Amino acid sequence: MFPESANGYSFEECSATAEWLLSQIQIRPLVGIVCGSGLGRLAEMLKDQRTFNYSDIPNFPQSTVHGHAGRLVFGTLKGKPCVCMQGRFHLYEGYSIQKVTLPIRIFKLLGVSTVILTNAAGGLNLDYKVGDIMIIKDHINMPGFAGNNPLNGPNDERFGIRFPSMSDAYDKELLQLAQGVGAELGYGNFLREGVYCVLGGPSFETIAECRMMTKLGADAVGMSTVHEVIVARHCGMRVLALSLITNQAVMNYDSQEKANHEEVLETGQLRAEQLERLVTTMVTRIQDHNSA
Ligand SMILES: O=P(O)(O)O[C@H]1O[C@H](CO)[C@@H](O)[C@H]1O
Ligand SMILES: Nc1nc2[nH]cnc2c(=O)[nH]1
Repeated sequence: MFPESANGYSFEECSATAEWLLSQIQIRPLVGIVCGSGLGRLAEMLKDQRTFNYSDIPNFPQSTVHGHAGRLVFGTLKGKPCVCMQGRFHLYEGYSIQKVTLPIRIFKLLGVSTVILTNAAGGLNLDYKVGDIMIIKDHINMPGFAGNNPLNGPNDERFGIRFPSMSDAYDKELLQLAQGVGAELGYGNFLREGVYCVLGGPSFETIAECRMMTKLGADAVGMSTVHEVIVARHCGMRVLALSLITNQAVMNYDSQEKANHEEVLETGQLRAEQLERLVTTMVTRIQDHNSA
């Protein structure tokens, strides 16, 4: 039904990739960061970098989307050891959902306890403006409704339990920290908190679909992040997720606007610096936890 949906990666395969990486580096990352479309500059903030092209990492998929460089970057942010995915994987690239989320399990096996995910998203909430940063407080998993969940298949208890809760997917302490840091940085008038709805893509949504998602309670829409959140929570890592609102979803039949990837990348560049500052300040303030 879905690409390779029965074929998850075994614990041993994930461990082999993690051990290969650990044998190449001195650093032991505590924070894992995923850069969304056009937000890859975040990785450049890391000091004492050690970078791997995805093509050189055993078992790793390749980035195929413009704005996702395809590099895994290790380094420190104000002394805190981090690993950063400069480019993520999406269902529409043709990867199975298990392959899309493989790096999150690798993060766990590298020793990461907190994951910060970023994405570019379309604004559904009519109060949102292009350039707003939305702290994700909850999600609606549309592919999950259709049975495409990254935890499908046999469950390996070494990662986590068969039926993990998702009512606590987004860590409240991290969310409050992000609000506090945002206020300190003077982001009050463009920092939001809301619900992210994931769709499979790659086509952008119709007007009727946008209206439907608004009625369901979604504030922003995208094609990523949620699968990664589910896998991160399954294996006990804490999650903070941020959406950069790169475009307004088209909600009106009179509108001449059309969603497009170029606009997504351009807005990414405009707000990249603020997003970087928010994430880097957060990282320096995060208290280490071994599990959620
Ligand atoms: O979610 P990220 O990876 O930021 O990318 C977003 O931007 C792309 C569309 O422009 C889609 O891939 C959507 O999910
Ligand atoms: N599905 C979807 N993904 C996006 N990523 C950035 N903008 C959008 C959007 O409008 N819709």
